[in-house]
Amino acid sequence: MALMRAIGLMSGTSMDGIDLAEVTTDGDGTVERGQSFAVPYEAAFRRRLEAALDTAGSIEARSDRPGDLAELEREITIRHADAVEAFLKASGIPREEVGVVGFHGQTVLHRPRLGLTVQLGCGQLLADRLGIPVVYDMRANDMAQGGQGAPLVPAYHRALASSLTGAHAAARPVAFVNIGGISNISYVGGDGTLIAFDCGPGNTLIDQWVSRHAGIPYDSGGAIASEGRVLHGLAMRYLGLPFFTAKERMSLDRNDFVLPEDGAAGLEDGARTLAFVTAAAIAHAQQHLPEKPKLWVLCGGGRLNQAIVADLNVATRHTGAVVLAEEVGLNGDSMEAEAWGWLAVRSLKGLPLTYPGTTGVAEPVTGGVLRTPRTEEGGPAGEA
Ligand SMILES: Nc1ncnc2c1ncn2[C@@H]1O[C@H](COP(=O)(O)OP(=O)(O)OP(=O)(O)O)[C@@H](O)[C@H]1O
Ligand SMILES: CC(=O)N[C@H]1[C@@H]2OC[C@@H](O2)[C@@H](O)[C@@H]1O[C@H](C)C(=O)O
Repeated sequence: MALMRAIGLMSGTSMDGIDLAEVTTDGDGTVERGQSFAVPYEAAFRRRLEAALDTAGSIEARSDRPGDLAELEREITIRHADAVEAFLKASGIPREEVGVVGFHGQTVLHRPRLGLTVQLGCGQLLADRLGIPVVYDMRANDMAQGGQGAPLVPAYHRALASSLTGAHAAARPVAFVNIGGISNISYVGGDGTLIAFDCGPGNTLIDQWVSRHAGIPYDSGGAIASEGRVLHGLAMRYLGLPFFTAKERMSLDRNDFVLPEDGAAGLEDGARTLAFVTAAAIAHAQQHLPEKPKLWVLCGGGRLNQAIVADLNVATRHTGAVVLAEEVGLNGDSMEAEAWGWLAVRSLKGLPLTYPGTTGVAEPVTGGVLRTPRTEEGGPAGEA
């Protein structure tokens, strides 16, 4: 297939905003990364999304929209449409050159044991408003086929592995670690073996901790953590959880890890300890890999928390090098959004999005739902 220009949209578990990225690709080994953009959510909207996690707890069927979730889904979609409009304007990318938009939506519930995953976002409304085809709901088919429904970015990580630059670029195995709200790891072996799974809390506990105790959304640079010390008893309360001791890997929901109670630590020690837990959870992932990675490529906002990076350096110092995505020629902020554009093109081609080594499906599985803009006959554009 000829190359297609796609825009990927990611609003992840950190709930900090919408990441957008342009990628021109065949949905396979050819990936030309383009411009990227971000639209942050204001604090009040972030709080609405956090409240939606509680409301979503009562969902039993994936089409259920209890409480205000239907209204919120519409608002999330419109915000994504506005974000794409702003990106098109800022980047100069002509709308008619965009073949597809890959739309993640906002995860409000993820219960792999029940085969239930819910991302708020209406593909048809987005397609109608943009006048561009949209591929969305990319996790559903994987789950219907017995997979964990996450992570989905690993296949993109493998596609990127051969494009790494810099001193360590040829090192294999290489692990890509996305430190978002939740952390996930993709292991690419020298022979292309792909193994991936969620490895623990990323920034979600740190964000909630500093929000609760200092009224700020995140620990910028890990500055608060740098003033604290690791409370090993508290850390072990997390690292001893069944998620870490179980043989089987499960994909995670943001609510799977609960914030320490108020008296458990002071602000700084709490931030330091939770950063340690994040790094230890990533290092622990090695126990589920055939070989220790020689190179660790960090992506996602948590790569900017120096306490996490320092702890991961200590944990891997005898076996591998830890670098930020930028040090090997990649963009650690836009990688997931790029992946959603790449996956959308893959979906159009009918190629697998997930594999036995990534979500535990028995066979490689395709996914995604295509919605094309409705014409005059099909219904008025802009209406849900
Ligand atoms: N300068 C910084 N210093 C420390 N942490 C940061 C910084 N910038 C962002 N972060 C952290 O990164 C988070 C956002 O990361 P990212 O956008 O990769 O997550 P996400 O995509 O929402 O989550 P997920 O990958 O789990 O879906 C913020 O909530 C914050 O905790
Ligand atoms: C259900 C869901 O939204 N999972 C997210 C979450 O955030 C990180 C981790 O948990 C990963 O499994 C996944 O996102 C990335 C983008 C993925 O699917 O690869």
